[in-house]
Amino acid sequence: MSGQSAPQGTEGTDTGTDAVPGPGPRSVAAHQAAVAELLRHWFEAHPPAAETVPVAEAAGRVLAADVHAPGNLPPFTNSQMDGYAVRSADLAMPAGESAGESAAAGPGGPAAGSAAGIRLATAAHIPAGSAPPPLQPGTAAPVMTGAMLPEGADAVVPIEACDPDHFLPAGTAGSVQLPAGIPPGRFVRRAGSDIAAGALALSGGTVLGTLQLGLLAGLGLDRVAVRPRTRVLLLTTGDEVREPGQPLGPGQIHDANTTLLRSSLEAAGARVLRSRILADSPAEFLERLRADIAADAPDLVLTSGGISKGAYEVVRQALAAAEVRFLSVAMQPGGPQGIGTVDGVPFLGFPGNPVSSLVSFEMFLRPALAAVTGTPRPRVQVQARLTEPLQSPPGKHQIRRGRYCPDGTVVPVGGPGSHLMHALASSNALILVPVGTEKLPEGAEVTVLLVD
Ligand SMILES: Nc1nc2c(c(=O)[nH]1)N[C@H]1C(S)=C(S)[C@@H](COP(=O)(O)OP(=O)(O)OC[C@H]3O[C@@H](n4cnc5c(N)ncnc54)[C@H](O)[C@@H]3O)O[C@H]1N2
Ligand code: MOO
Repeated sequence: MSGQSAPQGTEGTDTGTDAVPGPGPRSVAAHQAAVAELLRHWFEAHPPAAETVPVAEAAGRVLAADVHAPGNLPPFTNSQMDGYAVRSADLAMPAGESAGESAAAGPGGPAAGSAAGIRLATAAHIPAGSAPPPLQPGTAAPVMTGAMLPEGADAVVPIEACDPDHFLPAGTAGSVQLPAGIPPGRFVRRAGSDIAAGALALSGGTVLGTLQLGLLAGLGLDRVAVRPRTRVLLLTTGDEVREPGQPLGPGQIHDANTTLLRSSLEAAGARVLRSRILADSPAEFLERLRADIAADAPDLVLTSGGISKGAYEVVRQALAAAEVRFLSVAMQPGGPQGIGTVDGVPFLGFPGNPVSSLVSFEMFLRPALAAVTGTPRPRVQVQARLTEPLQSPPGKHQIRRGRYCPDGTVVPVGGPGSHLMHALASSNALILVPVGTEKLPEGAEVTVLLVD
């Protein structure tokens, strides 16, 4: 092979040569470290460059750098209510007057009133989107929610608190009775009070979800610099595997792994450049793989199937001479694993059983992507109480599927079989039963990985 060999760890590797007994399966932790190291090694040699994408297409992407507010938010001081923009000094409680007394003021005349209210002349309407003239002392301007406050106004009185409690038609001269004692700032949204121009809006490394994208758009940004996605060539193998939508012949099955792994990769911030189903011909597999690597320049080749002990293990046979090691990890499902490089590009071979593939992704690839590529989507781990007893095979880190409930319990779903896709689809958690634990009673506390 032309490429560099990547670190693969040393503990418990099975070389794949069945005649030479290996030192036993590799631990889950050792394989996790080896997968992370494989990717770290690659990205150190191939540092990814940030890319700029439209904010409208940036959902799920990771910010490449801090974003500072290019301007104030709100951009101008505006009203929080439909009501009257006022100078609060005009509505100060009149000295020496008591509640219940009232006084009238003609339009444009001096403000007058009592604790019950003060009458001010009305100015022109201020609709949202307009630039109002300064507010004259002793007047109140009908202002709409979101409209700019006129210079001189420092408070808003909601229309419900006024008499009359509705706006006069635009252009009508008149007056309005307003409550006295309105403090400055009431129902006013100051320019920059959400975020001031130049302040840190979002930190580099933030995953852009709905809430963050809303802020970027509100700040007027239409493009944003994001970290690149890990580029993956995704292959599945087997003469029996057919595209969904195609009829099945005898002994054939539909390809579930491509969808499971593509969706997992994309949810973890990676991008599938190309996916293929390849037949059980090692020569054809190798030729296709090398052509795809040359054409696509992926960061990672991920395969499923063809790595165990059968007579038609296409991936294992095709890559026998490559810098790839096929080994056994003390995990069930997901025991058989392939790891190494092909033409210098990181390679991972997952087992063909769909649950094994998915569990391999969650246990090995997702944490490595999170740790190495700056796409922080690690799963949340919580403790939960089993609703029924569980058994686990000796010497294996068993991973069962389960339904985690808000009361802190987890219900095992289906059995341990790695072909059980229906049970997988009804679960939202992986139950981790570490090596050394072979029996767990009902109520036992277990660690679960929330996967939904
Ligand atoms: N003698 C032994 N046999 C097996 C061992 C073993 O240690 N000794 N390990 C078993 C375990 S555990 C697993 S897991 C599988 C892994 O086998 P492979 O990775 O070689 O996968 P395949 O044999 O190609 O397929 C296994 C299974 O998965 C189905 N499959 C494959 N691709 C897809 C796909 N894209 N979508 C849906 N299903 C797929 C395939 O038809 C097989 O049923 O080996 C055990 N055997
Ligand atoms: O290890 Mo296999 O993945 O049990 O089904």
